[in-house]
Amino acid sequence: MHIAVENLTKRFGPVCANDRLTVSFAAGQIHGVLGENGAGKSTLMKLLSGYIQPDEGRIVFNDAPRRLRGPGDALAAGVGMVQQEPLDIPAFTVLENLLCAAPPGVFRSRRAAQTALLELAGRLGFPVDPAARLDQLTIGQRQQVEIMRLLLCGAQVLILDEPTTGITAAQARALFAALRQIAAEGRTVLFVSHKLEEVAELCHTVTVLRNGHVVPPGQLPMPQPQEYLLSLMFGESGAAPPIYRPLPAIDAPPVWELRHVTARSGALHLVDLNHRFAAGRIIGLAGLDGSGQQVLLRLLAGQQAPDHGQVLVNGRDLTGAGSIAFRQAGVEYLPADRLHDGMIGALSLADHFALLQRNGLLVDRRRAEELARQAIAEYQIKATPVTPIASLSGGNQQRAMLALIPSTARGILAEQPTRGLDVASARAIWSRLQARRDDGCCIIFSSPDLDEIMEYSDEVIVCFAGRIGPPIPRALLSASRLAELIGGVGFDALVDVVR
Ligand SMILES: Nc1ncnc2c1ncn2[C@@H]1O[C@H](COP(=O)(O)OP(=O)(O)OP(=O)(O)O)[C@@H](O)[C@H]1O
Repeated sequence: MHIAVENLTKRFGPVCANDRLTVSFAAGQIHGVLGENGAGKSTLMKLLSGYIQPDEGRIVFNDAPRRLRGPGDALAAGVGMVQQEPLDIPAFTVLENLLCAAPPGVFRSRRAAQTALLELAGRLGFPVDPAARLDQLTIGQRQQVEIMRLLLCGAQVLILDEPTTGITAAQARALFAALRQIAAEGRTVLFVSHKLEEVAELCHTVTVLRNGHVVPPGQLPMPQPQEYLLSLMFGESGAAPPIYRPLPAIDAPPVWELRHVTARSGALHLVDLNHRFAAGRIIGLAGLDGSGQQVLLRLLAGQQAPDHGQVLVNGRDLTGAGSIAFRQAGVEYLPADRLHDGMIGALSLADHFALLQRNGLLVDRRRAEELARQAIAEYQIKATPVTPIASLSGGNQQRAMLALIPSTARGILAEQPTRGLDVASARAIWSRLQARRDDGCCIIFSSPDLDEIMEYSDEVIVCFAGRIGPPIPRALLSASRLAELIGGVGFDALVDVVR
């Protein structure tokens, strides 16, 4: 199906998220949609899939203008959007979810649905068990189920918004192979990303959005030079790499100290951890998902008490004292899931500053708004003090979360600090974190992205199967050696060296 928009405009208050967009997407191809955080990509996709309605302009499917009143309308017209958080029922099985979501008449019987599902899964290379409960599947497997559900419900156009966030590299490869197959069968795929490499690998065309406009107007065939696409996404200056700053020498006691700490999380068992985390350092935790880095961060945030041993913060024993005591001692935690665990989506930045006030029951609203205004200017957040956090783009939410960290913080624990952010936003976040480091903070972060670990860490700690390696100065580590270590190659020898 050919899909196009003409002069499509969507405003949110003063923000024009899509400004008279005109672009079309041909059938049988994978179309990349690139743009920095806040460029307007998700807005366009929500308009095309009926989740929101335009203020002006029109949407055209196969040369016929369509008014979409909701996602059901869009799917009936042949357009389905794969949500980052699939809209499924976790307690139901894969097959039950398919049957619940299918419009009446799509499947003659349960058996017909199962046969269609298995046949499609075979074609796309997705291993699926129709009887598995959704809540027992990984995010990547749920995404596969969601794609198949949309296709079986008749989607001729499949929209994916940042689909590789949160899935493994193997699942991303399987996804790409399936998308190629879907396009080869004549369907249209819209692939939204801010990762250039993904678009270069997968897409036949690319449309770049910047500040709600298509730049240059219309689509570009792929491949295109990377530097050219970066300049389209960010303007001429946005893609400049960060300036390297030498480490300050800080003579201070460790921010955290673990003494003979033992802790459990599910099948993972961390035994006899003895580590000191110095002030004025950025320490990257590298490891395959679930290798112990999350448990270590929780221990250091006071969110999990050790089974044995002691956790000291700035020399004080806070073992088992709980996360509020850790915060009072200057420890801040930035969770990967900003909206579930970090901030309250319905509240604004000013509301968050109001919540942080510690003057008893009285809230100084004017002061909170003033602080929010300062933070917006200093952290270049695209929002007003009263914009709900949930409506900010990912990069702006992350900047807001950083802005809320008090200047008195001594240790910052950041879980995947640039998850879902484009290059320019990621660099902005890192320059802020580096400034905190230069002020004497200890920053410990986890990331599945080895390039990020290599680029920003002063020291790297490798986690492997619940074992936490010694800190390795970044300068002594190569990318290939790090990749080996996270797979366990040479890990024992590394641990033995420091014994
Ligand atoms: N519901 C909303 N209310 C208010 N503003 C919104 C809303 N949705 C989007 N915006 C604003 O519209 C602009 C475009 O946002 P959009 O989410 O489309 O960008 P994006 O390119 O998808 O960004 P990201 O890569 O971070 O997802 C941003 O400034 C955003 O803050």
